[in-house]
Amino acid sequence: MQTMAGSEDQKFSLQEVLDTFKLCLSENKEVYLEQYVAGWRGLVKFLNSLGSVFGFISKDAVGKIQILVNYMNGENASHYATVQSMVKYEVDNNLVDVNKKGSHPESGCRTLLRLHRALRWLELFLDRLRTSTEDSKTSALCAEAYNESLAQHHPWMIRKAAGMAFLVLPGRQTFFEVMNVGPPEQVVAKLGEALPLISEVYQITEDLYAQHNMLDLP
Ligand SMILES: CCCCCCCCCCCCC/C=C/[C@@H](O)[C@H](COP(=O)(O)O)NC(=O)CCCCCCCCCCCCCCC
Repeated sequence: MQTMAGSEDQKFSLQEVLDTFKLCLSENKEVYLEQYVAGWRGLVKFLNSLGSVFGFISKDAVGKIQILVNYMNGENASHYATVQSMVKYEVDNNLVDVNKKGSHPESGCRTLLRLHRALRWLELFLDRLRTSTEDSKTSALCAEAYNESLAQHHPWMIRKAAGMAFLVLPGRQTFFEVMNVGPPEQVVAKLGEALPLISEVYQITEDLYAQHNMLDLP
């Protein structure tokens, strides 16, 4: 029973992640941190189901999720309801290291920025998956998406390690199966549904960070 529940807990469904990103946006287009973090949790589940080669990636993501969760549950929780309120609170109170790491190396703002950049990778990767053909190589799609986004923020060592991990990604068919959505046409449709939502969340966050000159936080 225990193990059944455990494996159930690990089960990924693209639908679930799609739903959390849908719930991310408030009526006035603020990004709820709780749903944002939940979306990442779902993605990490998926990554974990692909095998231990991706452990170093999911570990980094989990660490960053945890930093945000700690703020969300901490004494200033009320300021960590949305990305907008977090940015305002941390900026107004000088809680962000702007040029180089100093007394706030793990601010919510810089931590979320890392996930935000990864969200761009996800957007590019999912779009490539959506438009891919049966003989497309997931590793190539993933590497292209990575090179266009996250890689530009990563040092050589990380790029190297990421590139090696991509090589062992399962093929397109297996990949689609793990998504738990149904036959390939349905996966493609689901991706088409999910992408605009992910893009919107990405763009709103991007604009907010740009307004505050925070796209390069150390
Ligand atoms: C589909 C599987 C491939 C997943 C590949 C994701 C992109 C590769 C990321 C490589 C990150 C390597 C780990 C280390 C990262 C850090 O150095 C670096 C900088 O952090 P720092 O400033 O605190 O030092 N961290 C980051 O850039 C954050 C990375 C967060 C990556 C989260 C990736 C989650 C992937 C979820 C895959 C889900 C696919 C879903 C398809 C339906």
